[in-house]
Amino acid sequence: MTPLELAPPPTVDDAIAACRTRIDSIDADLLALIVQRVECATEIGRLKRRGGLPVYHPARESSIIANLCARSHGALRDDHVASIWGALFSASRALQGAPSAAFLGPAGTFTEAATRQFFGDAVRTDARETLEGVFAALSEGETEFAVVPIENSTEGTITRTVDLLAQHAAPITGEIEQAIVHCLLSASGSLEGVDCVLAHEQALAQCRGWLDAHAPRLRRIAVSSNGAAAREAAEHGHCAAIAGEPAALRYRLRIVARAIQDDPNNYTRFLVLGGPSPEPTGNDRTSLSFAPSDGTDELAHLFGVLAQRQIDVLWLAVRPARAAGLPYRYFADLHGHASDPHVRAALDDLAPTLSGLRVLGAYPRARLTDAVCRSSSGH
Ligand SMILES: C=C(O[C@@H]1C=C(C(=O)O)C=C[C@H]1O)C(=O)O
Repeated sequence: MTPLELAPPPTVDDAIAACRTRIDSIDADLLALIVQRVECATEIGRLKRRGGLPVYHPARESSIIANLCARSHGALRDDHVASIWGALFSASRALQGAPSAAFLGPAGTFTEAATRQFFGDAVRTDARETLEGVFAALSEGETEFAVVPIENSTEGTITRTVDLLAQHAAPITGEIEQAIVHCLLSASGSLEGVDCVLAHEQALAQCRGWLDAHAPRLRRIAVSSNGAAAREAAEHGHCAAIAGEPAALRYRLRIVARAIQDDPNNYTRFLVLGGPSPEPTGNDRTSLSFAPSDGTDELAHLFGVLAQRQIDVLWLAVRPARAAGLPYRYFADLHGHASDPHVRAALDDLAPTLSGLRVLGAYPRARLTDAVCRSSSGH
């Protein structure tokens, strides 16, 4: 082509293609900005939940739209600004509405099932490998809520959780009760070639009688969670695992035996930690901890006050206080909400005499899941 020959004018198709390339690049920039916006809104959602504030703030949305309409100087119609930002608000509200909850993972544990039961499937779950990790996630603000097991109907109190409750200032804001049906799982669906069974120590204890009777030759190995047991059994064919059906599905294991827990009415109570304090519902639980320096007198006074006000003790645990001069720290759940007048009055009576009294939370009592209600009324 000589210098005098002009390049042919771009075709309509070429011009559209060039504009589309530019739109693709602008969209990529917009997406990056929208992601940043959504991250800010998610942080606002966390703060709102901490402060007990509602997600939806219509006055703030109207003022954003009014500002943007004024800034667009007519380049965009007001109704278009409103509908574009309306879509952004709706996405950011939806993301703020889904709370995050840390639980003892990995996926497939009973704690995950309890978490989903309480928060619904939209919850953003955050699996941690240890109970310490779950508490740390909450105290470091990496999650809004945490769900931890507190007691099992066969094996009793989960003492590690109680000790962590004493160490962390995590407010208790809810409880969940769940039927626990343990299954023996293996990759092949049989125990051929299997020489050990992995499970959380609680599950090994809850299935002790069944294992003694039906699988005495299997070496019992405690691991951090039932989900971890199932995950490892999927990787090592010579290991079986005790876990629930969701873990079998999750790790593609087969069920060797179902409902192997020694007590058919086996259930676990879980605590929800974090978030604003719930209002009284008329059927609540208040959790306390205290460390009597004068054991007998202080305890006698506690039970005297509770008897006088007809307040039932729903749960009691005693742990080494791990503090000089204080042998034990006690944990007690009372029936009633800390702001119910009779519970308030009892706490006022107790505060001056019960050493180290702390209210760990006041929250609605759980209703047992259908599975437990069925089994406790029937088989
Ligand atoms: C992000 C917030 O929450 C909601 C979402 C808004 C947004 O996406 O800008 C604005 C108001 C609220 O309805 C907020 O309150 O600022």
